[in-house]
Amino acid sequence: MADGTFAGRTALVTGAGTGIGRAVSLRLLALGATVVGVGRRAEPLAETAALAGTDRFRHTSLNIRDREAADAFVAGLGGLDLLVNNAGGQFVAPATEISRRGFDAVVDLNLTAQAALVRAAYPGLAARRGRVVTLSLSAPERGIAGITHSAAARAGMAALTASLARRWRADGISLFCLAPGTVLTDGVGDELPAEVLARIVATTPLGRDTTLAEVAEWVAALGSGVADAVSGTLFEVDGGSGLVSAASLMGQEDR
Ligand SMILES: CCCCCCC/C=C/C(=O)SCCNC(=O)CCNC(=O)[C@H](O)C(C)(C)COP(=O)(O)OP(=O)(O)OC[C@H]1O[C@@H](n2cnc3c(N)ncnc32)[C@H](O)[C@@H]1OP(=O)(O)O
Ligand SMILES: NC(=O)C1=CN([C@@H]2O[C@H](COP(=O)(O)OP(=O)(O)OC[C@H]3O[C@@H](n4cnc5c(N)ncnc54)[C@H](OP(=O)(O)O)[C@@H]3O)[C@@H](O)[C@H]2O)C=CC1
Repeated sequence: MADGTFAGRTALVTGAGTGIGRAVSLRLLALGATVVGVGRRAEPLAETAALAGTDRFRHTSLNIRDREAADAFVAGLGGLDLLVNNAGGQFVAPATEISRRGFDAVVDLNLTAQAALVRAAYPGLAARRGRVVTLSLSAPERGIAGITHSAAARAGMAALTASLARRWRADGISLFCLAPGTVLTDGVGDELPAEVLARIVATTPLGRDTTLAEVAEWVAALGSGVADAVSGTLFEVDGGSGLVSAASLMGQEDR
């Protein structure tokens, strides 16, 4: 991406204090954007701000699952060129061991809250003919044993993205999902033991992880408009891992 691509543009990045959200924020800032970063914890956001070293990074503590607070916050932003729906995640458990509250929490974070953010951002996006990039998982519609709740939620978000892409095209808004392979962030390290992560990476057809820099560049590219001949698509930037059965990656029976 050329320097200054995002000059004069404003992006909202959720989960901007860690991992992918931080890398995306720093890349957009380097390309000239003003970035509004949110997350629940103030400390990681402040660390991103220190790394950014520019007052074009503004940050606020916000739980995207707090619908009223999220709606009010997004409405207060005004015009928006890019929403990066990155805050998300799950826990690994066999389907039969996921409680009702556990299922609801993961669906709320990865579908309901993300969808509500997109809805809240609509007036601001329409004012700027903006774009939405939602972080997803590889091939959620084909199923991911071990994280059935998250696969269901991400498939829902992919369907919402495609549905809105048809309707909101009239407003000049493009929406995409981006599914990285394994990105070696602290977050994924907390979620999966090192040996499981190593096995997942080893069985990826390209035999490697997806780097933070690659994910950040893809988000920037989709957000910049270079992909505006496309809308509503889920891009798998995953070394082919979506082609491999998640059950075999887990090496366990899921019930
Ligand atoms: C499987 C093979 C392929 C793997 C590829 C994976 C690639 C993906 C990588 C990533 O996504 S990296 C991101 C990493 N970060 C995270 O995932 C963290 C996200 N987690 C959260 O944000 C939260 O933990 C949550 C999942 C949204 C839950 O938040 P909440 O505060 O609402 O939870 P609680 O109130 O603590 O619990 C609610 C409910 O959930 C049950 N639960 C929580 N953790 C587990 C667990 N590990 N196992 C089973 N159940 C769990 C908890 O017990 C509560 O239910 P009840 O007990 O009250 O019934
Ligand atoms: N790493 C990987 O291999 C892959 C990751 N992904 C997806 O990419 C995204 C980022 O992952 P990654 O950077 O690795 O993981 P992290 O756990 O580092 O990132 C999650 C971020 O979301 C924020 N967040 C979580 N819940 C909320 C909430 N309710 N409200 C506001 N912010 C919230 C967290 O901040 P805080 O706790 O302060 O709220 C954190 O900054 C996730 O959606 C993940 O599922 C997809 C495929 C692979």
